[in-house]
Amino acid sequence: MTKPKVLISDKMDPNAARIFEERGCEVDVITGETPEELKARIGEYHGLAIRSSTTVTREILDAATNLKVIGRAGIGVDNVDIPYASGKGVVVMNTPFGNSITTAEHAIALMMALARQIPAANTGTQAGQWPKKDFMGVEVTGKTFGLIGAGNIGSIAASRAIGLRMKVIAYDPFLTEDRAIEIGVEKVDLDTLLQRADFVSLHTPLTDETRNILSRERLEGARPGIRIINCARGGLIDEAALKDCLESGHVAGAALDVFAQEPAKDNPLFGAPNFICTPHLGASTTEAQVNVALQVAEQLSDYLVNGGVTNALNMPSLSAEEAPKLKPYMALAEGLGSLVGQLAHGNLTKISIEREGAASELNGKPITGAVLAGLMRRYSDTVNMVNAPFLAKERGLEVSEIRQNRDGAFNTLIRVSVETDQGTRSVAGTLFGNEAPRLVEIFGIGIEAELKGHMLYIVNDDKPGFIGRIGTMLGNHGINIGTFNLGRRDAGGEAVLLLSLDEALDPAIVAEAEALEGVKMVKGLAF
Ligand SMILES: NC(=O)C1=CN([C@@H]2O[C@H](COP(=O)(O)OP(=O)(O)OC[C@H]3O[C@@H](n4cnc5c(N)ncnc54)[C@H](O)[C@@H]3O)[C@@H](O)[C@H]2O)C=CC1
Ligand SMILES: O=C(O)CCC(=O)C(=O)O
Repeated sequence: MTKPKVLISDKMDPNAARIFEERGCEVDVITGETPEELKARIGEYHGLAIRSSTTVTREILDAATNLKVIGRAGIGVDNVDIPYASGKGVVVMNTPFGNSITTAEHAIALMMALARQIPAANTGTQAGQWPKKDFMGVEVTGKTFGLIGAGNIGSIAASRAIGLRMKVIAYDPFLTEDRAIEIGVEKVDLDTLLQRADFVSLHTPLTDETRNILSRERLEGARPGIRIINCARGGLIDEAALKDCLESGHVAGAALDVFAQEPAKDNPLFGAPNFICTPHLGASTTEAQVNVALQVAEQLSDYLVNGGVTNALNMPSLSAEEAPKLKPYMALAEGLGSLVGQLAHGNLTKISIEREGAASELNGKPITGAVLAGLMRRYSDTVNMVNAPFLAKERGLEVSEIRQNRDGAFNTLIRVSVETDQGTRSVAGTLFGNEAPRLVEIFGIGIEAELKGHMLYIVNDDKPGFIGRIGTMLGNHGINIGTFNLGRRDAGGEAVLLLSLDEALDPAIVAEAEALEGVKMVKGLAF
């Protein structure tokens, strides 16, 4: 088997390349390329590991014809077009915890630097000015630290601020009262926070909701003398308004690690009074960079080599331990989804995925993803587990999962039922010996078949002589039958035949089969 190829396109701790190689991937480290250079190169890679310098645009994704996964060695993924990547079936992962302590520490460092004007004092001192009288700081003890965003980094920053004997208040619409108590913060609304805080520290992702969250109006309406720290993302603050507020003294100081445009070369804030900044150094410690490099390499190689999914932003998780166990189930699920997708007529409105016996104990999300991937292939050849749920949602398909741990005829079973405007259709399958996927029921008729390669599905009257007729007809065309699977509702009633063939059937042969006596329906299938 050829090894998956990974490109590391941003500066990253060398441990990343080592882990990729140890885990069976080929890796190239090529950093600092222009978007055009990356676009020309990306087609040969299955994995892409980035930090914040690489922007993964639609153009890059269109050129990435073999790409399966993008891994961000860090947290913020605003440099990746995730909806477009999802549509292309590319998994996007990040490393949500590896640099959170480091980034929270940077926010606290910037707060202290602001409180005591350390950067300016340092510059003046080293210039021989001994500027002692120019710098009068403020204590942080007893002051109020206002968090905007109390997730991983925000809550670590809160714990450090509490350690400095500060009162911590937080605005985060998703923060529960219980969690607020647990992390020792008081939950408030944004206006209250801006009225009460002495220091405000931002820790939200950049989204449509958070963009410009510190707008001109909010900055001008904030408590006079407030100090602002942003170690999250540029774009959260109106930079021009912040400059005006620093110049008027309404905002007493601001410390920014991140800018709307990076690298920031001639930002309007440069040179503003009481303004300090760092060049997106929030995550830049040895410890954090080793953490995120190791994690991203482990996650990407797990996915490319074993199918394990960790910290994906557009796909359910599947641990490397679970992946081998789930693999035959996912093959079964995809086969059942594909079968029902090829056979159901009309507009799909609902799908239900039922797991019985041992299957009911498993992580259901990947199984559902696999069923949908099989099913959605009726609409597009480029569907996989990543984009299938999005495609299903786009088409308004209602998806439900049912777990039954009752004892049935099989110790493990997956049943897929779809509803269309023409009725409900259901197929079911099991694993033989815990590993071999088998169809065991089609539209209420018991049958046993492997769903593989080219197949021919026939519904016919259960009358003597039919099997001979179909065998002879295929033989006359030189078509070899691999397996012959039979099922019937009751003797003399409706019967089904599922044949595996060595090649796809010409539509003319399908039409000939349709004309055979006793045939009700014929359909060529492909898995
Ligand atoms: N400067 C740097 O080098 C680094 C920056 N970051 C940035 O920090 C951000 C936060 O990271 P984490 O704490 O790990 O993320 P997280 O996902 O754990 O926390 C984000 C918090 O923001 C909250 N939030 C979402 N929408 C909000 C809104 N409209 N108003 C207020 N709060 C809202 C969420 O509920 C969540 O609690 C990342 O998205 C990334 O952009 C992360 C690492 C390093
Ligand atoms: O990789 C970096 O240096 C930046 C980290 C960051 O911004 C993030 O993890 O969101």
